[in-house]
Amino acid sequence: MMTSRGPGMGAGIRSNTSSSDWLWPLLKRHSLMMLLGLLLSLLALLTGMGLLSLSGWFLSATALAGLTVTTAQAFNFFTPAGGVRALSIARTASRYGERLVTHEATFRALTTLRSLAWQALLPLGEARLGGVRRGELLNRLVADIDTLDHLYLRLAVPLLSFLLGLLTLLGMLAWLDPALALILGTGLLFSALCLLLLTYPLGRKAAQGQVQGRRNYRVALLEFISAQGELALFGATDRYRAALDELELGWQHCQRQLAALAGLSQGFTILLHGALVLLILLLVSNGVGSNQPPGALAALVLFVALSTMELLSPLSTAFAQLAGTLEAANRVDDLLTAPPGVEFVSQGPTVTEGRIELRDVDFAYPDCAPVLKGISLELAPGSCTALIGKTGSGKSSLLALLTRSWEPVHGEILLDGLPLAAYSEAELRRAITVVSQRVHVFSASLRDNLLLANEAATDAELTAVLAKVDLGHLALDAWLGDGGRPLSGGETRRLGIARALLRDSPILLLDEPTEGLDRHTEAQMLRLLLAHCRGGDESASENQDVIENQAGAEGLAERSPKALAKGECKQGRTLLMISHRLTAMAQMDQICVLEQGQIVARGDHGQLLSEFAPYARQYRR
Ligand SMILES: Nc1ncnc2c1ncn2[C@@H]1O[C@H](COP(=O)(O)OP(=O)(O)OP(=O)(O)O)[C@@H](O)[C@H]1O
Repeated sequence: MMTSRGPGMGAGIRSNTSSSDWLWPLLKRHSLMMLLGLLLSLLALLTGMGLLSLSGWFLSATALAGLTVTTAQAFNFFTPAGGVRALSIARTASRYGERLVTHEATFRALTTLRSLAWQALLPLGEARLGGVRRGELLNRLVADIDTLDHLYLRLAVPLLSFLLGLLTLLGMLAWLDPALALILGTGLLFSALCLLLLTYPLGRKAAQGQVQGRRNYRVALLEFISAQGELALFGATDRYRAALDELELGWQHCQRQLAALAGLSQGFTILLHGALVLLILLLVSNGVGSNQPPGALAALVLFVALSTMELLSPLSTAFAQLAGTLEAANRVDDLLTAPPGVEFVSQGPTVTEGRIELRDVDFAYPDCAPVLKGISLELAPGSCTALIGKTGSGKSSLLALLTRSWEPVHGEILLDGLPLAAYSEAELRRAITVVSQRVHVFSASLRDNLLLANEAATDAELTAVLAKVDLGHLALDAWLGDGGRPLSGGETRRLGIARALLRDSPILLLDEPTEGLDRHTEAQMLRLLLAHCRGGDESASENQDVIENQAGAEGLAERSPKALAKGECKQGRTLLMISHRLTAMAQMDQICVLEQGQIVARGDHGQLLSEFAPYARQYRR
């Protein structure tokens, strides 16, 4: 069965599969363009070397031909001159084409890689990414992926061009003088090996340091920018800025080391190559193949040897960057091959009733003590349940299990009689609406912020919902979030509630939906949400009175059944509400009290008032 990936157990991004999972498909997808780029690069190298060699030979041959009138008249100037012109045009064109195609191939590969990274990242969700800092993610998505342009552009192309160029060149030279070809080939391979042995170990620390330094700096910078207010209030800006400067200096130090190494390896390349050219000069003076004295052929071979610098030169940069590129590849690899903690089936049944059942559920975060122990709970379709308990007792964790953000360690959770795992992610998200503690306001218009919940909603529906949550004073076109109108804490909560009211799902999970609201607004919002679940008239004022009265007065248990018979819920949506406060408890079909991960009391409002003293005490406080 096909599966999609979701958030799961284990904090942070960790990989346990191989990079071939993404690297080969990526190469395959852009293989034609990459191959064309490689061929053009090879052509540019060969035509460049051909141009230098032919020009050298042409000048020498012309000089030699000019020694006597007969040879001067017999010498064919036109063909080599035409060859030089053709090669120079071909060189310019192929170099231009090579730059165009290799960069295009790189950008396309990076685009694919970035979308693969998003595909891998999005389903990981809060749970798996909980241990990863935001700047770190940004770094992986942007900087590390960008560093991978070295992989093809500055590593694969120069290396393959070197090998193929060398083979072609030696094949041609061997036709003139096999011994010379062998010596030149061995010399070039030896030089390349020396470069690798010099630059890779020397540059490894600096290259890795550069990649990590950039990561650390970006992470710290992002934190520094987003914590500006806090830093200013506590007078810690200078201290944090100094730490940031220190990180930057460390990063720059690695960059300087790499630049110095690049200079050193270039110098070393010139030295090795110069020695090789000298050796060839000595050898060709004794003749080239059967041509003794070699005449203009000596110049040809010498210029061939000189032109091989074009093959060697890009290798020094490639090897110096090798360690950094591999480091970035490893980090991208970790992201792309992070093992799925929760598997979602791609197709499954539809949630119709909204019946939820937890059977003996235990849960613990990775490497942490148990958070939930032996939870058994049944939420009948259309029923309203409140989960109350002290902070840290595990209420939000229980909601996270219902949305499959995490999996229970033991026990099972059934939805409409089937395990949660039977449902596709899309169906689960459709069936469950969550109003979480933190409501994210997007940098977008109020309309877009609402359409997130229901993209088919009309402006009239949006305006009506806004009026219900007391945000009617805001225009739908008002720009919210960064660079826009900031919402107060209470307004943000009400925006979250408005989103929930726009959704038509059989289950509603509320995590402290009214935290931070005043009593009157809290009562009003709960009335809306309860009426939404019940499918009744959300503006019924009698119910509002009841809930408002409950917020602080005694005697609610007697009044509430009159206003809102619990059985009414049964026709509507299943509601599970987490709360610290005991507002609207009389409207709940059941109330569960959670303490240190265990349900220590359950019943309706009346039962708990009379049978569970801590509840009664808290209620009357
Ligand atoms: N991602 C996590 N990794 C490790 N421990 C966690 C994680 N999330 C929560 N916890 C821990 O699990 C315990 C229960 O947390 P939870 O958020 O479920 O409690 P809560 O009852 O909802 O608290 P509150 O009312 O303050 O929101 C706490 O001790 C908390 O520190």
